Amino acid sequence: MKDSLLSIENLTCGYHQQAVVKSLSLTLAAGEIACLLGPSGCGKTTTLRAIAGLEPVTGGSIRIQGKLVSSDSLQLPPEQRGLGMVFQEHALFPHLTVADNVAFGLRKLSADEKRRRVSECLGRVRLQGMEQRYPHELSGGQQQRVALARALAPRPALLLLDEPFASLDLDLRRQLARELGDILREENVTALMVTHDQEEAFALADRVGVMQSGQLEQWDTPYNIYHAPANRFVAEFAGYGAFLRGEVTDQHSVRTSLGELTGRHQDNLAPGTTVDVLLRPEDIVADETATLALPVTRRQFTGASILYHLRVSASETLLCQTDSHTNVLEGDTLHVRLGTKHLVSFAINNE
Ligand SMILES: Nc1ncnc2c1ncn2[C@@H]1O[C@H](COP(=O)(O)OP(=O)(O)OP(=O)(O)O)[C@@H](O)[C@H]1O
Repeated sequence: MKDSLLSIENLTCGYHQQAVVKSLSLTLAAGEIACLLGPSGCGKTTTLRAIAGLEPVTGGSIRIQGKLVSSDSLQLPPEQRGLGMVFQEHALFPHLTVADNVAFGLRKLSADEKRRRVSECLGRVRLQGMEQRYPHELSGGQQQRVALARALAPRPALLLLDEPFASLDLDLRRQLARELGDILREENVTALMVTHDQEEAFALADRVGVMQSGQLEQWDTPYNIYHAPANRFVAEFAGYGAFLRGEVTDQHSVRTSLGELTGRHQDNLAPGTTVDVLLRPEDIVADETATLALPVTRRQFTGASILYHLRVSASETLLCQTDSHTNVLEGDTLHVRLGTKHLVSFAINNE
């Protein structure tokens, strides 16, 4: 694609003749922010390392700004790819000051330009005044900000981030992830980030990739990953949800033990097909006037909201999220109605 800043086609790579990333394809447009999500060991870091030029490729190709940088016969060195990188461990130079760390990739600039860019980047990450400190005089969060400023300083075409905030506590991580989005957009940088945190990915990214066993299961907007998952794995991986068994009655409905669910089917499913319908917590609406009352088997209070686990049958449990004023206890019943807007159903293989 002409506008793609990053274009990966059928990428295959791995270790010791074993493919860890299998025929992965994706494109990222200039200025977009993307996150790769997936269970531990699915190949996220390996994908990033291949893009960075740190791992050889056994099949497929990687192009950055239209230029071929990796194939089975080519591996352009990392420093010739126009990349910035921020990894989990801070990897700052301990013997250099904050300013010198940030200036590290700016050798081609004059002293004046260098000072200006260092000051601009430290301003972006809100570390003005820290120029003369050494890394050991900074908190973990501040060190990661310096690492980000250093990666941004040479204005890379593409920034790769591998769980940059994983070593920080949750509050700080979420705060930095929020700021990161603003910083990347202000700098107009294209970025691909690996994270374990689905909420972080949804809040930050224009595009999310969900990987499983070396394969990219879906590459899509956060909205579609959540509301139109390509398969059951993505549905289960991306957010809370539960499945209710049913039978397709027509193009717009499924019959379940709790009544008819209506909405548009994602796929063409023939009437009579046995399906599992995905129900997100917001599809189940607490409503005192509803006739359907389900026993609460578990109640997770988070402060702002409550997530109720509701028993439908011995094998089926639904989830319902309410504001935290709905104070129904475990063992009691919660009155709910089904509020599906669209149907996400997966056919069951009846063997
Ligand atoms: N240097 C290596 N040598 C051999 N195998 C490796 C090497 N690095 C990673 N692997 C294996 O490749 C697979 C993918 O690893 P990778 O680090 O890409 O996964 P990941 O999705 O980033 O995992 P995590 O979320 O735990 O960081 C794993 O099975 C891992 O054990």
